Amino acid sequence: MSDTAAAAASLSEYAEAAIIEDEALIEARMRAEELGATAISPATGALLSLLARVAGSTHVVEIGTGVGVSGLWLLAGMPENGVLTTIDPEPEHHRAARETFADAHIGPGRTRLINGAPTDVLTRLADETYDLVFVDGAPLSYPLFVTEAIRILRPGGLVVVNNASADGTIADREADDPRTLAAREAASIIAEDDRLLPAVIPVGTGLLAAAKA
Ligand SMILES: C[S@@+](CC[C@H](N)C(=O)[O-])C[C@H]1O[C@@H](n2cnc3c(N)ncnc32)[C@H](O)[C@@H]1O
Repeated sequence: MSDTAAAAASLSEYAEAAIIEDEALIEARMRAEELGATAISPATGALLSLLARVAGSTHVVEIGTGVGVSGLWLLAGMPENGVLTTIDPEPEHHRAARETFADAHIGPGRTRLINGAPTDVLTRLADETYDLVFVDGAPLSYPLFVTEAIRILRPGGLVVVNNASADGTIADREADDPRTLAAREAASIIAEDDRLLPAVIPVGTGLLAAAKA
């Protein structure tokens, strides 16, 4: 490993270790492991909370609930009257997410869990309404998710894409598997939209965030 790569690895280790999660998050991570719903890393969660707070996010959409780890982090950055709409096709994941939100004493009015295919559900959400859209669902659908996220974001809102690196393969010029191609296409959709101000943030497996003008 080069000195630069070693420094980046140790910085990333530090960023993750610096975040202390509470009981509800620790329990949720155990549920995520049992169900195989890979959750965002602690440092990714802390950054999501920060972005939700900075964007004044009252109305948030999440694509890919999992068992609710990212949902808890998003809610932590939202005001008390904020509502998280979170979509997942797996009923078992939503059952687990309900437990996660109950454990964390999140009132039922603060979450709207929509069990269904995000590709169908998203098209029913109104244009220019949401403050923040977090994309963490099926990687092959990222281009469609990002297109819909941009449509439903209000001006000034944020789209945040998790695992934007496709588990690190995006930087490999030789990689042309469907997941990498989908991640590249999603990144291009964001890069080519003049209304968006994007940045890649090297936390977890990479976040791609963009603010809409
Ligand atoms: C990586 S996990 C989400 C983890 C969650 N965001 C967290 O950090 O706690 C991906 C989720 O996407 C869901 N999923 C599967 N197929 C999907 C699809 N076609 N569209 C959207 N989500 C899908 C899975 O059921 C799973 O719960």
